[in-house]
Amino acid sequence: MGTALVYDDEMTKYKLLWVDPVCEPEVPERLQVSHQALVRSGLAGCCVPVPVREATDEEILLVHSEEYLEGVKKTPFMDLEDLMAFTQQYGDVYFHPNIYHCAKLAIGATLQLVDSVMTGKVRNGMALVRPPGHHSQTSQANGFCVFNNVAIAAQYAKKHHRAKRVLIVDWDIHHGQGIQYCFEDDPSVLYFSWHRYEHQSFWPNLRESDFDSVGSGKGAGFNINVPWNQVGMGNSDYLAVFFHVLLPVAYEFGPDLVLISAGFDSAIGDPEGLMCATPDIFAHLTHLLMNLAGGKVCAVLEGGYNLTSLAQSVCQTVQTLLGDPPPHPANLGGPCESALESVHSARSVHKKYWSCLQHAAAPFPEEPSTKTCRPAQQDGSQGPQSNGGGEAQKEAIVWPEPLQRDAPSVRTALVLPDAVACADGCERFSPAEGPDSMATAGLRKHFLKESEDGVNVKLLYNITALVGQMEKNEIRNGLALVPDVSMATTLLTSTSLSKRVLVVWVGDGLVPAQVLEDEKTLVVHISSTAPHEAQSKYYVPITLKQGCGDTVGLMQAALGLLLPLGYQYAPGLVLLVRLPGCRAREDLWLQLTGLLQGLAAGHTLVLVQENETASVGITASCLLGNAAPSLGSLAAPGPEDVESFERLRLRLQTDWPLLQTTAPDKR
Ligand SMILES: COCC(O)(O)CCCCCNCCCN
Ligand SMILES: [Zn+2]
Repeated sequence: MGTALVYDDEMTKYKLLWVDPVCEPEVPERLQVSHQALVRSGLAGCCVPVPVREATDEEILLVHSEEYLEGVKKTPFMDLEDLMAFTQQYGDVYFHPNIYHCAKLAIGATLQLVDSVMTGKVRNGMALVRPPGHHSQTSQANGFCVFNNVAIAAQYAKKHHRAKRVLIVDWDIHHGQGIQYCFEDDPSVLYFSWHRYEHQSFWPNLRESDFDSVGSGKGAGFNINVPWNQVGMGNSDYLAVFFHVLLPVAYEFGPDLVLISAGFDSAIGDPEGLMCATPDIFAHLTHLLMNLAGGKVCAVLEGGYNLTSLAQSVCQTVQTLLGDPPPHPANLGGPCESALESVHSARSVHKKYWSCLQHAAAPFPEEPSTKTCRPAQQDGSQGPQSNGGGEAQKEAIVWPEPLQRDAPSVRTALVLPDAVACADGCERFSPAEGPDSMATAGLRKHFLKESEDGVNVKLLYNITALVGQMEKNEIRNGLALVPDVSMATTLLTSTSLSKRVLVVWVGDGLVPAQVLEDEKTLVVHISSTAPHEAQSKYYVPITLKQGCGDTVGLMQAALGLLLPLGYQYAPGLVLLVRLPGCRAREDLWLQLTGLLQGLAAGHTLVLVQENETASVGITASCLLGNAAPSLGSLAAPGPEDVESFERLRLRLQTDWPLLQTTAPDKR
């Protein structure tokens, strides 16, 4: 299924008609440069174009009041003086004779996107809209917003598409207080927002934007605020919040639709955000959400005022929604101390609502750290420091153009015993030339007992050739059914040309010593027993008391331990190995297969024992880019598992700082 792109240049036809420095950044060019970038890069041509429409009154009234709507309806007929007077009653927003029309199109575009995704016409999509929405409230416009596009979309999805649980991820750098107010007591909508806060000194300066606003009544726990109390936050800070706050809760919530309030003022270069995260981070944030809700993800543009990073970030987002391989994660360090405080605070206040956080460290009194985050500037220069007035330094902030993300001509190749049928959409891998005598001798000498017949030599040669083509980016990913996954793993790690190979070893069974000793591998071993004492930085045993059949434990271990390790390690190749007798549930296995494709530019090879032919079709489907089926809402992970995860985190986080969830001096 495809990716929808909803856009109409009619929404560029309103602008600020008077002098108001606050509203200056919200210009029509924001939409033009975003759409132009998608067209020029060829991404727009890969999307399914979906027309906009005007929202109906009924749809607007899902969130807004009659008197507010009646007031806005009058604005097309107002002269400049009346428009300015009308605007005066609201904050940080402006009206224009055509803004009501555009605001109805912005909602309509969003609802067209929701229809396309919820009816299965497309898998996911993006709506490029203005005016944005997340600040507007029942009876007022605010922060460049007239109607709350995303809040209306959530209500609409519940009403017209029987959505039971909607996740809203608001990565705009401002707090979408309008959305928070709308769903304050509603447990069917989980609202997550990070936002520049600086201890309430940043706009909109609301006490209720802090981490302790968790929702009220039945909605308690369903509002998650992560305040950024310093500027200069970077890629590691953003990923740490996804791994340790948003994703564990999102998977426990189990949404059937994900709406992204996709504001890109959280990207480097933005005059409002003053953050340092680079545009490619949005490829990873998008990817990490794409296996929720069976892949039903709708991204809706909110803010973003640096026309260069806005356009780049929009392209990174759409390219990921299209299924293109993600970029290699930039050199990720650990989150800065202030970010860790925010992560810790959010986890602490939510531990009583979400079982995945129940063992999160206890709340600590909020004494803000004074250390400033080191900026993620590429040249190591000081990042932008807000000097009180929120003014960035005068000289231009520069960052590298995001790297090309070339999709190999072959997406998924399968190495299968001849008797096993190839899954549709995939290619059975059988290189033209077989192993030459040298290769055969080598394989025989190291990997095969003399008795082995020729079939295995060819098969082993094929998987090394497949990995070779993956590492040359001629093939993106693959699945191999092999007689012995241990021997295959040993062979592949020893012949791989990658500098780093992540081996995800799932099931009870020893990891071959040669793999453990290979200095270019990181082995994450998920099993019911911790088989090896030799625990080094590069061998991470994750034990699940109930074994890999424990879907909750395995999922939470993947989110809070495996993914941070993988992103920090930044491998060139990922081997996902399913050991014989591994009882990981099929849908969980697909979640792993889907999520791990965010690493190594999607070069994932799944190794399965050859008698397990049942999983070939669904694993291949996931490798082809189809979203893993939703796990539904998750139950509580076993307390002893969470304790062992925490112990492991404490032991490893010095070597792997992306594992941290608490500021150093708070442990
Ligand atoms: C959904 O709207 C997108 C947005 O969140 O980016 C809007 C930001 C409004 C920023 C207003 N600045 C006021 C500064 C007052 N000293
Ligand atoms: Zn914003």
